[in-house]
Amino acid sequence: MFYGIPLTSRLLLGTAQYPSPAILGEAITASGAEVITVSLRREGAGGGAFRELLRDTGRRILPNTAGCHSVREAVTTAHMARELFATNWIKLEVIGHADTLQPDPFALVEAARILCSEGFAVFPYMTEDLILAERLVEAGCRVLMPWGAPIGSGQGLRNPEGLRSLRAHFPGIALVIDAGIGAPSQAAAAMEMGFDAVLLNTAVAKARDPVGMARAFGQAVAAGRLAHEAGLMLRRDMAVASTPVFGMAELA
Ligand SMILES: CC(=O)[C@@H](O)[C@H](O)COP(=O)(O)O
Repeated sequence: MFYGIPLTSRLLLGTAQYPSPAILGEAITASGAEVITVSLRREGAGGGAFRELLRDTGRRILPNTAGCHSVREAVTTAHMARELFATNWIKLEVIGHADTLQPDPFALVEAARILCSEGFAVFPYMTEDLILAERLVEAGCRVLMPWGAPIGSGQGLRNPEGLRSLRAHFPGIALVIDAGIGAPSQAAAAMEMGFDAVLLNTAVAKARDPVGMARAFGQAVAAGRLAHEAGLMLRRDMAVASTPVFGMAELA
């Protein structure tokens, strides 16, 4: 549930870098994703035809401010997104570092404050820092999107302990792992840890078979969630025999 909207699928899919619009459409269908994200800059390049294609998928669109490096740029882009896609949802990215595409936490909080006060439902792309998370919640965010690893890196969950801690500290906030996921097993691991959803793009768009990979991610996210709900066993340092020994036949 994001900002009061219930969803069945816990996979959110990016729409950039696919080999063709047709493959993008098929991948969205195969993934089962109900929310797709689009960059306004990408949209600007693709124009109205791309926007039509996204609308035709019937999915809920989460516009994003990818490529923005300042509060002003991000806020202006969010305003454009609200008009173009007729939604108050915005995935807020304010990039602070060119090499790692790490978000700028200070600008992120400032932009989030402005957009929340204007009635946007803000999905901030952030690092897993606890204090940053607190500030974003104070600003009005009810969904947080901590990174798994730098965008496009495919490194998976680089700081699992930090992410676990974030999950434990914000039980009432929807937490979505966003970026850096390279394999379905990594998405499943995030879901097993209790995250509410996963957002990814590159691992599907750049797969040899994006449609097959989209299906694999959809199933992995669902399996990870099922496992979380079913309750994973505790890890132990020592072996514990899983076969009972009572009533065994005497062989001597
Ligand atoms: C599509 C989008 O919003 C990206 O900014 C997002 O963070 C995905 O990252 P990956 O491409 O690493 O999955």
